[in-house]
Amino acid sequence: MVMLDLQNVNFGYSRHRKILSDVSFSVRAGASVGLVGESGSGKTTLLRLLLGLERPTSGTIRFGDDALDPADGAFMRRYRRAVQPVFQDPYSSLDPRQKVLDIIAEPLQSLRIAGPRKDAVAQALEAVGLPLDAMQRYPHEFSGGQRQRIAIARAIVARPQIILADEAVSALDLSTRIRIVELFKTLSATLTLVFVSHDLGVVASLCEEMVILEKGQVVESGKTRDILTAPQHPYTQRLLASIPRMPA
Ligand SMILES: Nc1ncnc2c1ncn2[C@@H]1O[C@H](COP(=O)(O)OP(=O)(O)OP(=O)(O)O)[C@@H](O)[C@H]1O
Repeated sequence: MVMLDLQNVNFGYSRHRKILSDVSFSVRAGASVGLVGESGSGKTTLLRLLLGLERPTSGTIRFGDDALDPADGAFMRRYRRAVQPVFQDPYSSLDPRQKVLDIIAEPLQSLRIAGPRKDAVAQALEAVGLPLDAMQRYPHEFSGGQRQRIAIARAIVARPQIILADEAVSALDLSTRIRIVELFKTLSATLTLVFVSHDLGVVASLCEEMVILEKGQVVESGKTRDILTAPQHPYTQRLLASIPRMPA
């Protein structure tokens, strides 16, 4: 079953400059898909479109059978429940004045999901490998990696179908990055994951499929294994050559 489907999506922040050109790809339910490209290739912009924060200038984005329409309140409520983001910076993405309990429970509140919120937060904390007493503490008491676990707990607390992660491990040091990639890998067993990164190595170790973006255009997409063993496009070949050592 196709969960997200993009057909000939075009977008520019202004009429004079196109940022995304004819972007088409789909994400199957349960898949883990990496969106890879260098800085400025349009990855974050594409994710903003997928979150409904921007609208394509032309082309369509579908969620299941429905067109993603940011102006359709009923659809967006359903969509926000199904699709949750994780952002790059675990320092700025968590409100320093709120306890971890309130931070993680925020989607339950904004999506008006009934039920015991402490239980849901406890389950989310367990899923990301943090102790239950984290609930009563504040973000500044945690390391960067632990903060990213808190952000991931917030993303999964409402049991979404899809996680959209934007450079979610890029701000972390190498050993923490490896552990958070492992966490995403565990979560991707039960979720659909769209993982945006400039780091082909990280995406190769995490995602079964990839979409390679160059200057707002998809230059190659398909199974990670196929792309790594036989990259077709010169841009992909250059990206691959820039990885110091291929991941296992
Ligand atoms: N709000 C905005 N208004 C105008 N132009 C923007 C805006 N946001 C991004 N851009 C431009 O769109 C292009 C693509 O940016 P985007 O952030 O989507 O790329 P990216 O691949 O995510 O890069 P990075 O990894 O550096 O964030 C860039 O040229 C950028 O300057």
